[in-house]
Amino acid sequence: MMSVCDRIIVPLDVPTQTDALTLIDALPEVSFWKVGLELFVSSGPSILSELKTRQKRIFLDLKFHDIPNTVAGACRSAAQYQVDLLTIHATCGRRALKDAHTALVETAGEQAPKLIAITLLTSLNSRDLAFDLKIPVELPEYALQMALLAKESGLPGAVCSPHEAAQLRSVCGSEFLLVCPGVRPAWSEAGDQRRAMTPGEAIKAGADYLVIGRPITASEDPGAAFQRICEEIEG
Ligand SMILES: O=c1ccn([C@@H]2O[C@H](COP(=O)(O)O)[C@@H](O)[C@H]2O)c(=O)[nH]1
Repeated sequence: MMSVCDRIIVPLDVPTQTDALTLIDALPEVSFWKVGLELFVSSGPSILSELKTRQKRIFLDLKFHDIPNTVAGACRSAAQYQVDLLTIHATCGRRALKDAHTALVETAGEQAPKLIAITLLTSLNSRDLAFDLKIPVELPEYALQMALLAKESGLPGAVCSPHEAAQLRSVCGSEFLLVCPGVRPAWSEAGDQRRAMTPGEAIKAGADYLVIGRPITASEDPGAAFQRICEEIEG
């Protein structure tokens, strides 16, 4: 059975593969790692083989955002890595989401990674949405509409902030996967996250998985920070 700790995904937001391996080996209790743009751009896919060798689950967070033909091609290429989760921006639009999902499933079949859609980056707040992005919709409604677009396009889940998790869970249903970054224990810094909640609150709101980076990886003792978060969720 999956433990609380298995629901925490830790991002490898480091510049080199050597840094990534140091972190992975310092945190043997972490079962699910996220590889994002910084590490993938610097080191390429070999980190994915290292994680596979260690029998870790992998979230490949490359946040595809392009026209339908291009995101479908990117998904066909990503299928070879046999990761567990892969991301695309919902704002690619319906045709791109459908074509990307179809390409992934046709290439990898049963083993296909779950393609999940970014609804609205957790570093953005209502003000950013209205004044900078010029989107005249309340933020919770916008995030919900992006999640519904993903669902209608055949995607099995979405990335959202914990603030929207309860609403998305109730509207999109219990099978729809919700992955929440923007998670901060009360004792940690928010940094650039703008719609954060604590790990316990995010799980109560309906998140399946929490992405928690700097509170763990920038801590003086990452193992102790990870353990403290697990205990706080259990408590
Ligand atoms: O909306 C999003 C989508 C992805 N992320 C990613 O999650 C982690 C969060 O790291 P922290 O150190 O816990 O802030 C990071 O890799 C982001 O690229 C996100 O934060 N928000």
